[in-house]
Amino acid sequence: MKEVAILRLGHRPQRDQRVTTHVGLTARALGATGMYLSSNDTGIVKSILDVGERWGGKFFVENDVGWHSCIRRWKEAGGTVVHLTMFGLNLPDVEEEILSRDKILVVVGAEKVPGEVYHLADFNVAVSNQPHSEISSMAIFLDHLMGKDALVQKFPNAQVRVVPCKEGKLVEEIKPEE
Ligand SMILES: C[S@@+](CC[C@H](N)C(=O)[O-])C[C@H]1O[C@@H](n2cnc3c(N)ncnc32)[C@H](O)[C@@H]1O
Repeated sequence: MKEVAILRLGHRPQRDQRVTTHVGLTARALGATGMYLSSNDTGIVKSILDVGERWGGKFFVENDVGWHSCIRRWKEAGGTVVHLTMFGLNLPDVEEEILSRDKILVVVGAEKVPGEVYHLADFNVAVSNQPHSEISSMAIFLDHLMGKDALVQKFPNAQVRVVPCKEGKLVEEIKPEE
């Protein structure tokens, strides 16, 4: 699978807790390796890492990251930076080129994204040129990028797992030696 991480810009601890938590949880579920948070909110880090502890995998959350240096370091390491914005090129028009890249940093905003991000990004990509949200745009983008692999990935060292059911709910505990 591709190496994909998320850079979450502009998180406001008083307003965006739920949305940012869902950005992280969605990214984890759809195959990203981790999330860089460009604000200081240890509560977000804890709640996402708690999910990982119970449901497995190695998703990381880095708190209070400088977005500028995060983007610079990613590019220096040979990665591609994709900024999701309704003002960008529409996904169907650029996805073929992006799909050829193996290491991608997906940048999503909250309120207004600094203008410099548009220049630093390798691609400014719209998931339709209509306004919606960071969770929906990131989810659709990751689905296009990862395909079905993301939906059937393994989450090692989980304490619990869902047993898929046609009806009802079943969650089973996993013994450590399994
Ligand atoms: C509530 S929107 C903020 C929109 C704001 N007007 C702006 O200037 O970016 C929060 C984030 O959702 C994402 N987003 C919203 N609609 C999008 C779209 N159609 N395509 C891609 N990303 C989108 C962007 O990452 C954006 O920063």
